[in-house]
Amino acid sequence: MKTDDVDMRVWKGRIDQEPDSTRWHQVIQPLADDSQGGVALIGFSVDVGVKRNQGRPGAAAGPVEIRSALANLAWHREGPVFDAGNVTCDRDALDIAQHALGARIGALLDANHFPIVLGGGHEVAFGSWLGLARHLEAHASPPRIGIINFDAHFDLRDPRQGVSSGTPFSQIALQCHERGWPFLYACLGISRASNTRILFERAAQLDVLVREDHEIHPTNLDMIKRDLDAFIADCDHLYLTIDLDVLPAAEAPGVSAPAAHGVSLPLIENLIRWIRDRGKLRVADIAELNPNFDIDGRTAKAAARLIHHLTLNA
Ligand SMILES: N=CN[C@@H](CCC(=O)O)C(=O)O
Ligand SMILES: [Mn+2]
Ligand SMILES: [Mn+2]
Repeated sequence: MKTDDVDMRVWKGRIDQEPDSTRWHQVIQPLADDSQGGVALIGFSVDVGVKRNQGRPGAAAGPVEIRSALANLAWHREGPVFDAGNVTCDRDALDIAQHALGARIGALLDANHFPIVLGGGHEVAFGSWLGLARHLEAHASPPRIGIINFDAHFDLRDPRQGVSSGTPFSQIALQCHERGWPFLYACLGISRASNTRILFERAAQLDVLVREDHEIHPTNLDMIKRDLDAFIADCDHLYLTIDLDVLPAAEAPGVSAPAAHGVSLPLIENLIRWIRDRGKLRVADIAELNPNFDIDGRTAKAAARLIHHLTLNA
């Protein structure tokens, strides 16, 4: 593992000669040790987990494409935003990269930042959670961390078969078990056709809040929010993770496993804004952008737009 120096060259875009016409690339700054608390973007340029999970490699190039798509978006928020660089992976040393990400996120949280991780394969999730755990473990009582995952997949595969992009949430469940912490997991957008029976059984054993792709539509968003409200009430802190393959393939072709059904961007956006406004969100990540399969930057644009919504008011 190594942490690259921050490369600000990607932050470029249109410059309008009018007042109030600022874009992200004109506001973002490289993170410094003395930066005041703000949104901190950190890349996880890793797809070792996707390769191990028999997926299509390419997500290691995700962070630069998300930054590039975000650069030209209009700036509508108050407060600073920082680029905290990238975590990369030396050859196959995924565990080291995940722990390095955890250390970086823990330090960002300690310094009062809101870290948003740009993946990378969904193996990013174990690193994101480790970071929040590291930040909270000093507290006397076991922290109640709620994980909300928008994903077509549970990613609850058995890690004893090998750690990959398909195992982060079972790794977290094991960590919680070892620490005596509750494992509180909501997985929204699940495709029944893309998850085997054992994964549904494991989710049931772990008492996961599951909503399938076809269950999330405009007429029942209020019901989903009521379910989430009960879930969130039981948590002190939230970790939000968005696997872009939750979106329909037409909206997000640039992923390892495109979704035939999926949940549309307006619905995901609506729920993300609502989750953001609950006031418990500590860390977020966006996983699985694979630029090799993107079409006209569609998936990168969707990722950037989700970050844009996530950070309004943050
Ligand atoms: N993070 C990805 N997880 C999925 C991938 C499915 C696929 O490649 O078809 C999983 O393991 O189920
Ligand atoms: Mn997925
Ligand atoms: Mn996933």
